[in-house]
Amino acid sequence: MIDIKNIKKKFKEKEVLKGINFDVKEEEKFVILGENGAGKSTLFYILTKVYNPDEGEIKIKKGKKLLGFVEEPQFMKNMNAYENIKYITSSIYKKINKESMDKYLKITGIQQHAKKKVGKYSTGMKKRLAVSILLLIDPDIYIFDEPTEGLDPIERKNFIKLMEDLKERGKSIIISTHVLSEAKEMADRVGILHDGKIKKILSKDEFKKNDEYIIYTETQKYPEWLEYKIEEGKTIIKSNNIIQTLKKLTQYGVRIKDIEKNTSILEKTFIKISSGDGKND
Ligand SMILES: Nc1ncnc2c1ncn2[C@@H]1O[C@H](COP(=O)(O)OP(=O)(O)OP(=O)(O)O)[C@@H](O)[C@H]1O
Repeated sequence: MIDIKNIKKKFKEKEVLKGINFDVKEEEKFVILGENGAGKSTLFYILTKVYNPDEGEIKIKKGKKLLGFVEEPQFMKNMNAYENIKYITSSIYKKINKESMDKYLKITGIQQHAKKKVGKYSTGMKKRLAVSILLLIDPDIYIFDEPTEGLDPIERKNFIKLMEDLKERGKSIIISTHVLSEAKEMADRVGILHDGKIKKILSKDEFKKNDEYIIYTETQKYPEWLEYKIEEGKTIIKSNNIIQTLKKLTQYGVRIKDIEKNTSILEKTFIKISSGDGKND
């Protein structure tokens, strides 16, 4: 659906993006994970055509549309949500009825505040209004810059569900975050952005299947079916369903004293890359 090739961007002498490469398919959620200042917003400003890149190109499948807001759109503080939607979409829609606006305001849970002036909205509410507008316009490629920032846990959960729904409708979704657990929860693939490059791309298969746990047991005698290794005296097991595995181990006679989640592959890779220890592409 979208192919990003060798994007470079400098601000004066500062090279912020040094050659970004990745593609996003239909029905795919691609998360850009990077620490603060890694260049996520710069990349998104380029994707949404606010900035031009110095080099590189963005190829979008013919006839497909990309849309997203980096930070929030410029809402009018003295207007309510309906008036803002009409104002922001005026170049696309000549007329827009209240029912269609309500439909999307409802999905993001902001409808009950729709008559309030947007100047009185919290960050989370403004984010949800921005998402309502995106849903209303319904592009093929959605861009979400740090979308869960300022959302409470329920709003966050709803947002993650919404991403899944968009994916099921065949959309391509590009999301940025600096929160590792969210990348893991939302992504089909994660691209780790560091030092102006996507240093590594990991797929869900790679980072979800490899859930590892450290188990503390009375003896280190285990059944043959258990996938395990012993590192520094600790037994590390792999499991996709830890409750089931623990139950089976107990039935086998292993006495488990404690259990702890091992650092995930995604976490290990992110820490390694962010600490400057990652390989260059
Ligand atoms: N318009 C600009 N002029 C000069 N430097 C800029 C400009 N925009 C961004 N930068 C610099 O580029 C670097 C990357 O910034 P960017 O906002 O893209 O990072 P980010 O990954 O989105 O960070 P955060 O998660 O903190 O928003 C920073 O060092 C920033 O100071």
